[in-house]
Amino acid sequence: MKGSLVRGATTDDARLLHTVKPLRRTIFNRVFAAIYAPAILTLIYYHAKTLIFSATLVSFSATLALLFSDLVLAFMWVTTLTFRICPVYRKQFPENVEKILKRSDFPALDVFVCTADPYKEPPIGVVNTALAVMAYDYPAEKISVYISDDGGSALTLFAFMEAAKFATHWLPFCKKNNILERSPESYFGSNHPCTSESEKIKMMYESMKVKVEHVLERGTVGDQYITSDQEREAFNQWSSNFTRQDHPAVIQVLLDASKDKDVDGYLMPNLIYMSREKNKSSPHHFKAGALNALIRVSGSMTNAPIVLALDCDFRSNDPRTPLRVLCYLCDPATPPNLAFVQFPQLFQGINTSDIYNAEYKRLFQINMLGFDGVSGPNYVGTGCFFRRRSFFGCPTSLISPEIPELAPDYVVDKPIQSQSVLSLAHRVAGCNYENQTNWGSKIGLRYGSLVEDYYTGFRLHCEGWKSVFCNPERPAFFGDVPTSLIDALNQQKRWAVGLLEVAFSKYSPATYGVRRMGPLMGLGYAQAAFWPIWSIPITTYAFLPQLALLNKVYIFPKVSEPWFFLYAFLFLGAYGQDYLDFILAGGSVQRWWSDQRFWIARGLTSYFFGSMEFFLGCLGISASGFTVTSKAVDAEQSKRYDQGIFEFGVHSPMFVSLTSAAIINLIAFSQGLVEVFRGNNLEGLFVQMFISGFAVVNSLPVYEAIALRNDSGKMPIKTTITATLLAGAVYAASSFIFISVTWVHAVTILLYLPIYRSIPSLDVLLMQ
Ligand SMILES: O=c1ccn([C@@H]2O[C@H](COP(=O)(O)OP(=O)(O)O[C@H]3O[C@H](CO)[C@@H](O)[C@H](O)[C@H]3O)[C@@H](O)[C@H]2O)c(=O)[nH]1
Ligand SMILES: [Mn+2]
Repeated sequence: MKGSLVRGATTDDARLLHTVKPLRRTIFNRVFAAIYAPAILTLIYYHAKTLIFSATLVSFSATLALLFSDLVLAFMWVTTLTFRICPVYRKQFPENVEKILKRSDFPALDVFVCTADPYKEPPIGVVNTALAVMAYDYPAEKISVYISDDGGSALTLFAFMEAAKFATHWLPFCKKNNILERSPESYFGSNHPCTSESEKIKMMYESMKVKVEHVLERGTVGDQYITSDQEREAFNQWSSNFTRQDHPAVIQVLLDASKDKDVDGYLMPNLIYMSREKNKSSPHHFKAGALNALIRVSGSMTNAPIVLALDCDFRSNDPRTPLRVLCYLCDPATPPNLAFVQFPQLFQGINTSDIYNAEYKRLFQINMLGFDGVSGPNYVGTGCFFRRRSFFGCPTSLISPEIPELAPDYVVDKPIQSQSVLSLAHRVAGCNYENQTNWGSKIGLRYGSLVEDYYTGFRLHCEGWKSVFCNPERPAFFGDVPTSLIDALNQQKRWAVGLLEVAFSKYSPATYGVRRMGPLMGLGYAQAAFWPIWSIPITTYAFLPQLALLNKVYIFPKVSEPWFFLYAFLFLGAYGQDYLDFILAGGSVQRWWSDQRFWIARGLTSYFFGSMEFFLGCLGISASGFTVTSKAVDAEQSKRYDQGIFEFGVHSPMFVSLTSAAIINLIAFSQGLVEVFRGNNLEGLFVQMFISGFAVVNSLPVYEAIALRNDSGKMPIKTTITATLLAGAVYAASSFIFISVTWVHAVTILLYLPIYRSIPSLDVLLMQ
């Protein structure tokens, strides 16, 4: 957006809507990249040379593994350039919006809230998310909130019926008192003024919550809770053969903006519950399918030009957020190819050191600024305001949907509860509606990846759309994080599978992406797509140097060699810059430490198992689905989480690989210490000692979970035993390889000594 750049830089116009400026660290980043790049090339040269002059098979294989790992790291480093070359930050001036646009002219806004399972995503939480957006500081009758319930649960519908009643009190209360936290849970959980009015509302909220939770506990909506024939009729749709995978579409208008009023007599927003039709023989495409159904159902009912996509746990923290979006979408200087305005994913309830790296600062904050300096941030699934038009083909040529009523410029001129509107809504929520249409391929959210957000944003950028990153000082939204290790790893495994689905498709960012968007955007997207291959260098560095150390084989340069300094520079440079990025983005040292630790842990678990799952999927052996992350909290577990204690508790193959790595590193490090005390080859084993020592420090929570804990989150004994056996097997296999190769080598030496001596060897392998 060149126009705004000029305006932002040169005027302090009272009608200014937004500015954009480059980040100061850009110059440093560029200079550092210019120094770091040759160092990487030198390392590759070093490996190549070592490889060619390898005197032994062990040396050859070890060098090959290191070369391959370092090539992967080098590729990933290149992709980070996108985020470092021209990062920008933006500011908006929402207070100026009304100077250029009357409130009555504000565009309508359709909000989508997705939920999929009342037990993993407690309905009261979903209700809080919806209430906060219904209470936006925006003309109420222009807002329509659509709840998509992929769990097909009467319990969720019940919660929203209650929410609709409560909202008629809550909305006027928020507006009169100018409240900032408009989700009741956050408001009553914060330090709020206690007036008789607020106490009254609090009681209402609590009583609603008790009802909703009680119904959830019972698993059914009891008769005593049904207050009208209309409600009874709605619940009657849950007939005896209604299951979550097989049921007709349910669409229920709970509040109608054309006639429902709050207790002060002002109009309410629309509130619509929708559960799309499902049956076992038609694919439903998980969240992407849900969002496409939402685009169509909302299209048939209100068809607002702006669409906000939210996950059920993503609560608004600032009622003026839509005004910030209007700063872009209603600025006459904004080019028509702006598709979406993305807010960062920020979270509440993360523990001090963020043990599971749930904050994802790099993905959700740092990288976004880098993308924003090129074509804009990627879509991250929630907290994103779209222009509805962007779902229908590239900016210059509209792809018309199969029926004119769904076209982005169609004006709905009938009441949302009219027979014709409701029957169209049911039709477009049908599970076979998309057959032989462009939905999922050219229109709406794109199918084919479990990370539908990443994939759709990528495809939109490829089509020539742009986006903007909006990161106001007061966070616009807060989400929930997984609070158990297995949930965090499973979430990352799902992402890994989804990312590989894109990386190895014909739309791979590295090829198609680079061609369509140029190298910067293409490579930036490629970084995420190829995340799972991080498990190659991480696994290699977690096992190879240690196994070699245990077998008294030294595979890195000695401290006295100049090559050692290259290694030191590369390691310290990468870690140092990473640290700097993190701290400059407001991170703490503790969280940075967790961030790097969890990156390693993911490499050994989620990325590794995700890759396996993906490749088995390609062979048709397994199929991956969208396992929803639990947002429900277990009191004891959440107490441990708050104290920063890792939650194992259940047996999982992912814990086995993690624990095996921890064990091997501990043993290798101890063995190294013994060597050091004996005074053997200090210089030669330094790098390997350093790597295993570093891993040992990172693995402290694992040792603690194995040996020092007694709570239900400790390492299950089955996992410890399996991991120990695995570590033993790996060690035995490595010794066998190292020794047999040494034998072969020894024999070779004897036979070919004269020839052998004439080959110059740079390596220290087996030469002690
Ligand atoms: O079949 C499904 C599965 C999930 N969801 C919804 O999708 C959202 C995200 O699910 P969650 O389990 O919270 O996944 P996360 O990994 O935490 O979500 C991140 O990653 C997802 C892609 O994997 C994106 O869709 C999300 O927006 C992004 O926050 C939730 O609101 C779910 O209700 C559905 O509507 N239908
Ligand atoms: Mn989530």
